[in-house]
Amino acid sequence: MADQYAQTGEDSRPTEIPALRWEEPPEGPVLVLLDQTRLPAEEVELVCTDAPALVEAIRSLAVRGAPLLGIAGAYGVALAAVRGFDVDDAADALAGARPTAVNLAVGVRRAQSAYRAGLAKGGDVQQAAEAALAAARRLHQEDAEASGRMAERGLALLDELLPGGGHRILTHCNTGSLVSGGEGTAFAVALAAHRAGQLRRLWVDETRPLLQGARLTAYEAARSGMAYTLLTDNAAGSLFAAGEVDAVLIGADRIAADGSVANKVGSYPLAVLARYHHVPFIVVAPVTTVDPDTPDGASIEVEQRPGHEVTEVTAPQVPVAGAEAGGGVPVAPLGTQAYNPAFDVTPPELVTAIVTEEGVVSPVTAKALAEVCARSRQVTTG
Ligand SMILES: CSC[C@H]1O[C@H](OP(=O)(O)O)[C@H](O)[C@@H]1O
Repeated sequence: MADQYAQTGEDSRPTEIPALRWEEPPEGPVLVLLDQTRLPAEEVELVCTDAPALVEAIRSLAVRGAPLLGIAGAYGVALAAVRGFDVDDAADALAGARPTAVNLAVGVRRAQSAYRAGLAKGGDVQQAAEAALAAARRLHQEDAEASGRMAERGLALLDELLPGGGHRILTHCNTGSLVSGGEGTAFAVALAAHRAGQLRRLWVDETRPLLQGARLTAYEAARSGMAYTLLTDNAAGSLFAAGEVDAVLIGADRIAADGSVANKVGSYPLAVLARYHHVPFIVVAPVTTVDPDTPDGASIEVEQRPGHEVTEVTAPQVPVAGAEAGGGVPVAPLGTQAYNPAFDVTPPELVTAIVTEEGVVSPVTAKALAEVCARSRQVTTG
């Protein structure tokens, strides 16, 4: 069945999409973001000159995805420092912009620590600001390198679990260049399989309600030339039942010390389907996403988002009279309340493997996870 939905990428533009960049125009340093809420219809850039603007961009998902949030948060601290704003206030606001992706706080605190260390060493605020910026650039580069190593390790794992190639991979949400300093996490593995001639098809969950799969993963897949097919989230079960899924590849926003995985809502049902159908369920995430201070899945704060994201479909530039706060087109009766968790948590026993840049954890145990993370650099201080 996989081949009858043949949709191969037709876009020859570079696969890697710079989701953010630091610039230093004459009027002062800025952080330039590719506004992901406008994709795929428009490639619009947001120019952030201070932390409050970046906090709003994070909350609206103009910039998103755990590793990229860490990088953006670190640059946000540097932006506050070089522009003479209160660094601690900026760091606190940025770290609290979204609660689930641990990378955000890790990136923010890393730049904040560098700033404080710069002052402690007797530097002036400009030198301390430069130290914060250097920390952000280092995190950016480390994440790009981690992305490449995760892709290699993930491809090797697919070869081990599914000898013979021709993989039909299902993925959820978006985990490519738009969440990373490099080519991403789970999507980077699919891209590596494609480049190695081992990807038969990427099944792309649309990922309601914000449609990161339909809008962003399809956009990235098209640019890569890989064969991909979009599906509604509730169609995934029938694909498993038809024997059309060889493995699930997803990202993560926070991995607890016991190996519980918080990821975009809809990930947990895929883990249950994968277990029932004896399909590998593989999480791909850098060690900066593992949080040793969160003991288990129940301890992970799951972000609850506004109900209008569920009750409306967003139709930019089409203001609708009577629409709720979101300004989208209502698909439910006005006043309908909605349950809208941004993430869910998959227990470690349903995870076949966690692929990090430092190694593959399988089976997933707290001990094995701690050993892999111990091999990584000190990611909080850099
Ligand atoms: C590998 S990080 C990507 C991760 O982040 C997404 O969440 P959001 O779009 O809300 O930032 C989703 O959980 C992805 O798996």
